Amino acid sequence: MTTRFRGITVREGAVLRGPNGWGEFCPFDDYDDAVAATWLATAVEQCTRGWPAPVRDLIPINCTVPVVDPVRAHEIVAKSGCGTAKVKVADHPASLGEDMARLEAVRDALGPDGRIRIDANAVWDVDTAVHHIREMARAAGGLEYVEQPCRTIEELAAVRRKVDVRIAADESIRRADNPLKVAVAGAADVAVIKCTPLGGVRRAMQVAEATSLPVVVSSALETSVGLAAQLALAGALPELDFACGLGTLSLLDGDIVRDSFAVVDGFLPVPTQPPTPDPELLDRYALTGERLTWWQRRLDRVLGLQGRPPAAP
Ligand SMILES: O=C(O)CCC(=O)C1=CC=C[C@@H](O)[C@@H]1C(=O)O
Ligand SMILES: [Mg+2]
Repeated sequence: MTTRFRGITVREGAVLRGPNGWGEFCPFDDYDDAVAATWLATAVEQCTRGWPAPVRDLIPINCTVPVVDPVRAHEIVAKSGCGTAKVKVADHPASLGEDMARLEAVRDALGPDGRIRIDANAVWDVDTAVHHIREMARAAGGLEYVEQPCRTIEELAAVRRKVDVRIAADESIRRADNPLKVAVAGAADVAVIKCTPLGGVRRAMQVAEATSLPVVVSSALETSVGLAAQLALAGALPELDFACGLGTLSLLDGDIVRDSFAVVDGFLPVPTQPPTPDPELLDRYALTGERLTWWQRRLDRVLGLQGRPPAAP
């Protein structure tokens, strides 16, 4: 990683080759094997079947601003070319002042017409959320939405009744058994959908439809190989009203394909085929020793859960 994000500084994963090309299996270390099984399904869909046909060629992208100082935040937004910025906030309990300074810098870089959304990753209680959202909306000069301010659907619904900023559900969807519950509870205005943890493009499209909410497709910090599936999802959804959180290759200090997806004027293209990793880059980033064994064992356990034989070494 170029910057610590989601508490990690190194991103690991495996790529699998099938009759339709390559797929990426990259569950975070803290996810158990049962959760990792849906991540594998995404990779298997990509490398065996491919994706549904797209209805658009270009996807509007938000730039992603990690927990960085205001000067760096300004730089990230200014050089991104994006009209929408997603800003990470609430990194620690006393972060309000830092978050507001970051948001002021982002507004300055974006100009008055840009859209700013924030992501609190489920850390606030209802009262803190209401207070912090109001303060941050002031510092940002308006917020497009707040992603997952609290953990539970009930808390999201309570916050939503008290603030006049839209609420987006992320963790509530990607970790929920029943994504429909989010809409039913009146807990959110926007659904953040990530096909990588949800089991593939087709399954993510079903989840998107079930929520009956406008959708933002967002990344799980994949390389270009895994990001291709997310772009295919954004390309295939019948409606796409918001910029998507797929500009995250800039958070990685390398890629495993030569022609990385590059954000141009705030847009990424929709691929029709999975990209092919470059052998030299695969070599450069290859895991060895303990980490290689860890991934081989994890892949074999998850394959076992699905009744499949172990992967070839
Ligand atoms: O949406 C974006 O702009 C970037 C993606 C992003 O924020 C995330 C990617 C991967 C893990 C998550 O913690 C995080 C998120 O919460 O949305
Ligand atoms: Mg999120």
